[in-house]
Amino acid sequence: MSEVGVRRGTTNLLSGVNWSVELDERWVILGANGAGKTTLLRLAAAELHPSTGEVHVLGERLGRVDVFELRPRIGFCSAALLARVPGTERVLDVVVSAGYAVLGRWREDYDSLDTGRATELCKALGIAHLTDRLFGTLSEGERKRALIARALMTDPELLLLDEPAAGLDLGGREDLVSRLSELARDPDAPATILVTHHVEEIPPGFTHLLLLSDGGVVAQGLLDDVLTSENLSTAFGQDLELDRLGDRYFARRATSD
Ligand SMILES: Nc1ncnc2c1ncn2[C@@H]1O[C@H](COP(=O)(O)OP(=O)(O)OP(=O)(O)O)[C@@H](O)[C@H]1O
Repeated sequence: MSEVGVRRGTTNLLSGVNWSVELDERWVILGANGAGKTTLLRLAAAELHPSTGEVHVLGERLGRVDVFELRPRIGFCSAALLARVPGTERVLDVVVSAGYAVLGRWREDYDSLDTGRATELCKALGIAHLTDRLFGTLSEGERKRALIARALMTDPELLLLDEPAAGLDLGGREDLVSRLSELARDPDAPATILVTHHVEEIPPGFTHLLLLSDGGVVAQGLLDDVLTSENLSTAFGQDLELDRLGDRYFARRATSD
């Protein structure tokens, strides 16, 4: 992204964003509510065009590429997609149908190669025992993992995850964090961008961080360099303290004593 801005009416959702992601990088985007995280991710998903500046995704410039050819190369997992999956569909069908870019049309005869790949992905995400269940009967955490398996089904070059741990309980969050950590450390995994609200949800193995505030970049670069109390305090507009325990992070409001 080069000098990217997104404007709606008189509001700047994003402005002056310069950012690039390499194929072997795993990025976390952090920022307060309304900072512009989802807007940034939708640009990367080729769902939105910038009002100003240039966005290149997988070597193609938005505005000059047929987005319908570009989107199958991108795995996108968001609450909006979750809401669109019919609860009456079998979990394996939800995953396997990604290869056909359909939702709610499961009557195709999937070939056994596709079914095999979907089964492998469900295994990797810890939902192999749920493949015959109806999507609507899964817990929130299981649904999230099924959607990540679906996003990986087409072997995308770019994986975008918008707040995958939102709404999960502690066990569900920890399980998801460790699955995403395994994915991050897999050299064959696609370039990955994860939006989250909480530093506790950063999976070990993620390499870079972009901090957003009010539609602008506060700081970006290697996770270890950028994730500091000072940068977090600037991004969230309050005095925050950051701790690191092993390869996990924790943040809280700074106390005076
Ligand atoms: N069509 C629109 N017109 C005006 N403002 C908009 C429009 N769409 C989004 N916004 C505003 O742009 C800002 C950024 O939205 P965005 O969803 O990208 O934030 P976010 O960082 O993902 O927030 P959250 O953490 O709450 O999900 C918000 O203040 C939102 O209200």
